[in-house]
Amino acid sequence: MTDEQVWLPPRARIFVAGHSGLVGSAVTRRLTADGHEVITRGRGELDLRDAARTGRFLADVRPDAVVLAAAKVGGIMANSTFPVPFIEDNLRIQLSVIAGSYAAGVGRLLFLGSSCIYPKLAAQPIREEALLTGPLEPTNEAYALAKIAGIVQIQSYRRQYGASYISAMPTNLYGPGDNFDLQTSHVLPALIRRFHEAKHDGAAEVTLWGSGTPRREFLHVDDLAAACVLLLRNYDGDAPVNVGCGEDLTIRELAETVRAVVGYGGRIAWDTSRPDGTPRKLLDISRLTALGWKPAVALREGIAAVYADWQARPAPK
Ligand SMILES: NC(=O)C1=CN([C@@H]2O[C@H](COP(=O)(O)OP(=O)(O)OC[C@H]3O[C@@H](n4cnc5c(N)ncnc54)[C@H](OP(=O)(O)O)[C@@H]3O)[C@@H](O)[C@H]2O)C=CC1
Ligand SMILES: C[C@H]1O[C@H](OP(=O)(O)OP(=O)(O)OC[C@H]2O[C@@H](n3cnc4c(=O)[nH]c(N)nc43)[C@H](O)[C@@H]2O)[C@@H](O)[C@@H](O)C1=O
Repeated sequence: MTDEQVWLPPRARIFVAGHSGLVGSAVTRRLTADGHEVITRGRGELDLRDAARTGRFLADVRPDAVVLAAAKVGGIMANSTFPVPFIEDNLRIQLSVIAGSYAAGVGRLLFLGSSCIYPKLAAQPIREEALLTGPLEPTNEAYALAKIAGIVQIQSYRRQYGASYISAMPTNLYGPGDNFDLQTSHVLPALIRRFHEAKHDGAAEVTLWGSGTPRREFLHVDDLAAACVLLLRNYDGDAPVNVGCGEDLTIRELAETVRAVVGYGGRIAWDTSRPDGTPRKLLDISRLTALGWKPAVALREGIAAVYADWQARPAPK
């Protein structure tokens, strides 16, 4: 990279919206390790759905950059059973933070979307150009539409005002501090918890959701954080950038891996009355790898580290 391509100054003051979450905490760790000053506000102090208060906060603090990692997030059942906050909270947070950042003179902003923005039957691996080329997966349509609106909002600020605002589209993520609530979590922490509890209880069988045939790609959140910082420094394009590890596996294969890591010897059953969701969403990551990024955490080792981290948590399981 040449100096001209660096879009983030050293020791920048960066507001990480959603710093307590899976992604925000990893981005905070990475930015802090790189010598930046990370500015945070808890939800109790600043509800980012409140545009007026968010705008005042940003105008007062005037960070050099903003990472928008605050969102209403959840797994397949949460998305499909209570979609209202997935569309409304996310639209409101995006409006508050992106418009408030521009009004406050923030020069750099990274918005985090999700791989679920792409059509359900997009050609694999999914290139960024597939956006808005077909119908969405119904189980997370509300969330996906809010994320698509965020991408278009970012592109609009670029086109109308020349703002250096960018978007990244991560695949399914996992890492320390994830949500392990069985009703609202994503699949990977849910499987760790289900197998752990079955092993502890001596249960003969664990029942998982769906058919086990959907394919998913899993990226450790520390690898995502490295990609976010690279994009903040070196990317200033109109198009969103996919962030994945380049490989996927079936949910059944994931379950076998998690079962082995946890050391559970019982059977796995599948509850096909539960939704499978999108059949496959492997991302084409050539736009990101062209910038010099590659993932560092292997899935099995990453799962083992997350399992150890979860067991060490003080909160009751
Ligand atoms: N997890 C995943 O697998 C994936 C995540 N992403 C994207 O990454 C981003 C971060 O996700 P992730 O870290 O997993 O989500 P988490 O649920 O772990 O964290 C969400 C963060 O947003 C904050 N937040 C939510 N609502 C508000 C609000 N109204 N006001 C202030 N803060 C709020 C939460 O605060 P609090 O702690 O107080 O609730 C928390 O800090 C999201 O944009 C998501 O779409 C994309 C692809 C996959
Ligand atoms: C990140 C991404 O996350 C969501 O999409 P998803 O990938 O479908 O989500 P998921 O992790 O919840 O499930 C993945 C697969 O796993 C199966 N599965 C089996 N057993 C359990 C189980 O026990 N829990 C869960 N959650 N899933 C299970 C489940 O049936 C499905 O086939 C979206 O909300 C979307 O908005 C989004 O962005």
